[in-house]
Amino acid sequence: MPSDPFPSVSAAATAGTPEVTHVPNHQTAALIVAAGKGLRAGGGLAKQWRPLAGRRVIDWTLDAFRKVGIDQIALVLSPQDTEIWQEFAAQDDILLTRGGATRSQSVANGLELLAHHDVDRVLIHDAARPCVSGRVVHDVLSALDTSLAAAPALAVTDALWRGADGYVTGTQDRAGLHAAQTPQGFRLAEIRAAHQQLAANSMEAADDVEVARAAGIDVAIIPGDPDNMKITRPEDFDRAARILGGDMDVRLGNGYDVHRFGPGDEVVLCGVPLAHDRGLQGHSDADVGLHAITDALYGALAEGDIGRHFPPSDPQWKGAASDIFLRHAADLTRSKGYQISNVDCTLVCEFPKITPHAPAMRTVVAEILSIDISRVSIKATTSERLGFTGRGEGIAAIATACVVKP
Ligand SMILES: Nc1ccn([C@@H]2O[C@H](COP(=O)(O)OP(=O)(O)OP(=O)(O)O)[C@@H](O)[C@H]2O)c(=O)n1
Ligand SMILES: C[C@](O)(CO)[C@H](O)COP(=O)(O)O
Repeated sequence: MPSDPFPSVSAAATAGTPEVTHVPNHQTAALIVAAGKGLRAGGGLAKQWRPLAGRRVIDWTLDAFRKVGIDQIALVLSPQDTEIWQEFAAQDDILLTRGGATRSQSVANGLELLAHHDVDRVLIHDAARPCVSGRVVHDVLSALDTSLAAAPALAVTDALWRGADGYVTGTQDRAGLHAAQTPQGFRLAEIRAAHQQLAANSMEAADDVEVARAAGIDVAIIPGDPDNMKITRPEDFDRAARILGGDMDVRLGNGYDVHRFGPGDEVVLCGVPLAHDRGLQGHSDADVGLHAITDALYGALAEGDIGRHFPPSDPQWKGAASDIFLRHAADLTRSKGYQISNVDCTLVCEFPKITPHAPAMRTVVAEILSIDISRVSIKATTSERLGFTGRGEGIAAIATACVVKP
């Protein structure tokens, strides 16, 4: 952590594989405000850091902009979020700055940051809108070619009432009313000046369109998307998860492996060496647990099994540490666009006793897979002295893996 806990961080822009490629003539930044407390959403942790459909809200939001090939992302964080700051400071395509007490102040800080970079257009977006589509981002960007400012909105279709104390006290004509969404797109110099004017007048605004209009900037309305909801209340998480989960590809795989006992004084199980009166025989280190988990991942990807990727006939794998195999399966999983959601492995043996070593095994497997330890389960059972495991002739392992492509 630098001495100033919240300096602005700059790095080269990179982008993931675009789904909808925008080829801009202008340098465009996405300014994502994530410095709010999310009080209405409850739950302790601010909503942008909470899990949603297998990832955090913020991860969905950032990816939505990366996928359309935005040149630069500026992220505005609360001064309290020091660990989060460190995480994002390590990401090459993200600039960071601290937020203010209100959304407008957070946006203003982000605009000041961008003013020191080669950016002339900005899309200002709520971190709390993780379901924004490539279509909406693209349409706002395109509208900026012909308008000074543009923002998505939905025409109000429900009847509108005024109410007090639980009773309707009046009605409101809905003609011409719109529900505002983000991203709201502007020329950087103009929206920056507009925010400076707002601050100079000690004013507040609900959104940046209001700021722009106060400065005399005309804003074009772009068709919004009902799915581009802002997570505001606790129940909004379920709706957002349903929206994001719609295209989610969830896959399960299983793996099973057996190695027989032979001479030796140690076995390696799930990456942890355990003293034992015999060893396990195999071409590699015979880590039956890692082999089962590896096969479960290959199975989830329909990529055959460990023998296909690491043939036993190949002398280079003789005595190999089995983390090589599992790392390969994990890399293959990610290269195909999947995230490892969780793995569960059961070792079947009478001896050695596994339970005391299960925490160490979980730690090793979590490290190899680069996932949180809470997503790794290692457990054991005997086979009641029945069969080859019961007679102490060998150890079996069975594993399940779940991978998810958002
Ligand atoms: N001081 C603030 C307040 C809000 N925001 C961001 O502005 C977006 C929209 O604001 P809102 O939904 O009102 O978020 P919160 O202020 O966090 O919510 P609440 O009012 O329930 O506390 C969110 O992404 C939020 O993180 C911000 O960056 N800085
Ligand atoms: C900017 C905004 O998302 C537009 O709808 C909204 O105004 C911000 O949220 P808040 O609930 O008004 O703070």
